Amino acid sequence: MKILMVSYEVYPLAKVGGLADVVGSLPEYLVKQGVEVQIAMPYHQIVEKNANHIEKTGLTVNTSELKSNYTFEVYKTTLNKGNIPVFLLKNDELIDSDDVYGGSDLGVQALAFSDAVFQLSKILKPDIVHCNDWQTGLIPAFIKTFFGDAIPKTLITIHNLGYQGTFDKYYFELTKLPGYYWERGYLSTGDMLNFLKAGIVFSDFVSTVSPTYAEEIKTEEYGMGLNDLLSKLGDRLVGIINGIDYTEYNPETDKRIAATFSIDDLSGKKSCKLALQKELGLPETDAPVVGLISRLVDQKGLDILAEAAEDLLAKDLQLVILGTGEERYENLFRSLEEKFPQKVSANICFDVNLAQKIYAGSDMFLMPSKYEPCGLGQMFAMRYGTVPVVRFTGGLKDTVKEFDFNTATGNGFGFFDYDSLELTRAVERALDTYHSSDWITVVKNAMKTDCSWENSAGEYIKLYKRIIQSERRPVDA
Ligand SMILES: Nc1ncnc2c1ncn2[C@@H]1O[C@H](COP(=O)(O)OP(=O)(O)O[C@H]2O[C@H](CO)[C@@H](O)[C@H](O)[C@H]2O)[C@@H](O)[C@H]1O
Repeated sequence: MKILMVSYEVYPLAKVGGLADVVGSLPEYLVKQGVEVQIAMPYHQIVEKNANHIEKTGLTVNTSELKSNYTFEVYKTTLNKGNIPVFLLKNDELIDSDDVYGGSDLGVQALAFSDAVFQLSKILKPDIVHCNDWQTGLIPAFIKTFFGDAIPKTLITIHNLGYQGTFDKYYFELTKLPGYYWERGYLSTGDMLNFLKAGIVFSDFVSTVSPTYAEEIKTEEYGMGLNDLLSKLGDRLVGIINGIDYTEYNPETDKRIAATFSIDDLSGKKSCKLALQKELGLPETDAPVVGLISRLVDQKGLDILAEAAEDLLAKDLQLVILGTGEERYENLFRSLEEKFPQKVSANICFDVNLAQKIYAGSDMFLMPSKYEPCGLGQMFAMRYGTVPVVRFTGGLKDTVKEFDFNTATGNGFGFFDYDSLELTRAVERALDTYHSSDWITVVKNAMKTDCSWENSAGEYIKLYKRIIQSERRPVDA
């Protein structure tokens, strides 16, 4: 079985958020279970800094399904683990920024990249083209419309329905796709071209990154306008929980943290905490350190955290933030640090090494998300014995269970209603437990939670087999 996986982000070559982690780690586990995987991504400028080696393949592909012709040179690198080939599609005129999503015309860039991947798929001949997120949404439309006979099947994975890639109708008119697609609403919402909708309508199967989110997105509350379309997919919509790379993220061997530790000997975790407090200029006390690492956007529940902040900071705890994003949230955390310098460390930057130190050195990890397709932060945290405090939504609901001191079960704390008071109460329950003899049990339960890719890679393989065996899905909006 041969899979061509397509993504705008692949860790460690280019990372903005969790999409990179998934596409950078899942392939290795698929390969281990016998699948042949190739990856295609744009040749972002940042890739040059992060790749060990890049070679020319001598191949070029031209966009033949757009009215303008763009040429992409195909370069190749490999993901270290699993020796997985990554095809880098290079066009400096279109991919003209250091920032993954900073191109001067992201709409044309994504259209042309999608067409180029379509051309590449004719050469590579995979069984399935596995698309990820809106930037790849036009690929299934190109494949179904223009490929002809031996066409690969298609799967699109939705990592976040909040980003659909909507552009003026003008962008549709740049393609050679038939005009009736527009009339029938196959790839538009209102009068806008919607890349993700195109991906959903034209793919043979659709998946998302947790079973709970797969259910939630069929509702008006979470469906972001696509709930009816998603509901109609029936069993062609599947939720598979993400995993994390247990080799790279291993507290027993991690060289990025102050001291290694294990479930049987947690003394190194204490050293990690002290080193973190020292590095960030926080008092090196026993007060629980609460970490938050996130893109600073509405999705992440930062408005209820803002409401709860003063109440929380009246308690004996330290808050360590790492993130970048919307200015109002960056400023919120900067001003909290100014007001509570002994309690808050606001790190408004992108720093994967500091992230690692926070996952290892914190006692608790906060994710009060408004919605969360899967969430990886809580998984990294648990792997490093840091207890998650979350809103039970999407993948957070699937991975974190409230600690019950009667049965000594549960790996974290959480709340259901999106409400600052509920958030405060969940943190209070975590703090009470922190000061009790039960804490060590919660920490160990968190560390025992299996968030590895082994199971989920198996789920993807089952899905790939189903896709190959199934009838091609008729286009239906
Ligand atoms: N300032 C910073 N410095 C260093 N590292 C930072 C950082 N800010 C964030 N990160 C890292 O970025 C990743 C974030 O991943 P998440 O899955 O938690 O959220 P994201 O919303 O990006 O992903 C979307 O896609 C993923 C993958 O499917 C889903 O899990 C998720 O629910 C969905 O919203 C983590 O590895 C985190 O450590």
